[in-house]
Amino acid sequence: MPDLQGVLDEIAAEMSVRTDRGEVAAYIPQLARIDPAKFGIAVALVDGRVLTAGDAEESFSIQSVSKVFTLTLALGKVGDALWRRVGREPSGNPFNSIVQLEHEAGVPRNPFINPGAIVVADMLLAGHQPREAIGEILRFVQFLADDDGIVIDHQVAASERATGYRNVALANYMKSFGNLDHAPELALGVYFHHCAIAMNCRQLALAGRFLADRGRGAGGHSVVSAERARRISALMLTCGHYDGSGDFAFRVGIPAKSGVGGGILGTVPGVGSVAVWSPGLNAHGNSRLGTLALEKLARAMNWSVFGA
Ligand SMILES: NC(=O)CC[C@H](N)C(=O)O
Repeated sequence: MPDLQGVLDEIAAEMSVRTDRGEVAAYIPQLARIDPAKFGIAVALVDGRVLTAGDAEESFSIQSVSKVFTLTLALGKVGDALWRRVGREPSGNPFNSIVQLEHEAGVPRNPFINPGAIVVADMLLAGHQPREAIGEILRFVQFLADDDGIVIDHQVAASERATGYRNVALANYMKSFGNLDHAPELALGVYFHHCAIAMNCRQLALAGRFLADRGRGAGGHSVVSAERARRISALMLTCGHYDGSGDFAFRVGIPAKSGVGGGILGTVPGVGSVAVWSPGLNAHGNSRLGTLALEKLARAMNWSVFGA
């Protein structure tokens, strides 16, 4: 295989000088303060090696990338019954859109748009206090990455809670259809906190490694079955970038999940996982340079799941 470290170094060097960086998310005030000049990338190979370049050791808000981990945890708890309350189709709409919920009985199209992730958060509550569910999610992510140092940025969570009017609307709307078991504010408390998990690229790549390694996590333990890892990856490919998912598959060709903090977690089945971070976003709320970096990486390494 081509010299992966050399490819990562070259990509990081190019990305650090580009000026077309996109816009940092401003609707969550704490995220608006992040330096758009940052760029980090990390690859966790299934053979155990981790390679990084750029600001790969600097923590950022993983935001919607966390939806991969909450979906995985919820599937472990409720199994395929989850799909009675959340669909598996791309929405073709922005991540915070409400329009389809009215015609589709309050059942969100998929677990990666905000309403889908709020339903998943509601499942993780399972009659407990939000604090317990949040603690369980954090411990699960720490376990996946084999790293106890991962924390929640409570300032980001508070910032989103104070301004998350759309998410409040989505939760209340779904509650009116009977698709939340708990009070909307409880499900939202879980949701805002898991979105506020802070990780660096190295930790994020390690946490996602189970997707590339037939369900085996960074610590070598089996996290999920190989089939479940495949299915979660399929949803990442079709829904992981919202209404930009088709374009991402076209350009990059690997299953991946984005977040408005500028992070993207991708998986190359049988090879490894990759995490990239560049805070500036494109019009769909996906990292602009993060996407470009993954496009270049996948091309240089022949990593598209659609063939070399
Ligand atoms: N796309 C995202 O990362 C959105 C997550 C963010 N916490 C929100 O609910 O708006």
